[in-house]
Amino acid sequence: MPALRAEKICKSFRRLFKEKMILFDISLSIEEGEVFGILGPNGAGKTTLMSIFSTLIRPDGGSLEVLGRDALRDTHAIRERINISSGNPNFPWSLTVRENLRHSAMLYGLYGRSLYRSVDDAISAFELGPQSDAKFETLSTGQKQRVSLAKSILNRPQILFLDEPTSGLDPEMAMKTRDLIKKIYQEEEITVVLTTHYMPEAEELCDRIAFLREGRLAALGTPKELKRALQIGHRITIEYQGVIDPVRLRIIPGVMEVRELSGRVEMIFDHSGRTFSTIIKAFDGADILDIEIEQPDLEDVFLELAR
Ligand SMILES: Nc1ncnc2c1ncn2[C@@H]1O[C@H](COP(=O)(O)OP(=O)(O)OP(=O)(O)O)[C@@H](O)[C@H]1O
Repeated sequence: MPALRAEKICKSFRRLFKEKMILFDISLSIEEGEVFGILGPNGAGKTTLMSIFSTLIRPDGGSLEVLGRDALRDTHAIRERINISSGNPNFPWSLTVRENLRHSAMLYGLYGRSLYRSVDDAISAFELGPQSDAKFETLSTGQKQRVSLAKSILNRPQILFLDEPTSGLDPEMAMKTRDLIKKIYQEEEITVVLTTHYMPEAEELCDRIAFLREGRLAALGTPKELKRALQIGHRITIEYQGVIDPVRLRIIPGVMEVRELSGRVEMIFDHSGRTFSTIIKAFDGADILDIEIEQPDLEDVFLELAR
């Protein structure tokens, strides 16, 4: 059974007297234990889709099953078993971190010892000990983000929805947060659905990625599959001394682009075949001084899909 199954999800918002379609027929499944990324340019509909998946807003059309239940009918039962951390955390500002977390834990039906234990665990997991008695309003943006993440694990959810989980965090805390997300899903075997604008984060965390563009599902697959499907090649830079014939490089099957600079050639090529050795052979009349190969990354996929 998939953790989440969406079939032809549509959503529009009314602004003044105009109806604007935001999501068009989104169909996808998210498997149990998977870390699933929703990526796309600003305004593509990521947060709206995440809000629908986490039952915060209702779609206009389509069907949605979360943890085997109908998300439009069994909302309450689903909400007990999921949690969400918003990229824009908003908690009662005059309560302390601990009071806020206790309050949230109570809303999830925790009480007594298990409530205190869950709150303590969440505080230590996100290193909020020094701030635990500080009022929410006095926290930095990154600390507020960590309160939101701490809140999201209080009920030991089966699906964790994370909207921009590391935005506003400094690089060290962002890295710690990613490690913690990994630890949580590895130890608890939960499903994580996240949005991010930071491609190395998506590459590091996500098993599969859905790429949204203008409300439509533009691509879906593992980072590797997306790179292959888009034929985003490796970049190779070869420094050499001597004479080469650039035409020999251009006609090699799998070579997509050749740029000649003095004593240096830059090429984009498909790494799947025997292209690499054929490229090297084309330099047989020269001395190769240096070779640098860069693999394509998700940033390249993003730029290609967002075009
Ligand atoms: N409650 C709302 N009422 C009207 N329009 C809305 C509402 N919520 C979102 N929108 C519009 O829906 C579109 C998609 O917004 P959404 O926040 O889902 O995009 P996003 O991909 O998450 O963007 P970003 O990367 O900037 O966070 C935008 O044009 C936004 O203005």
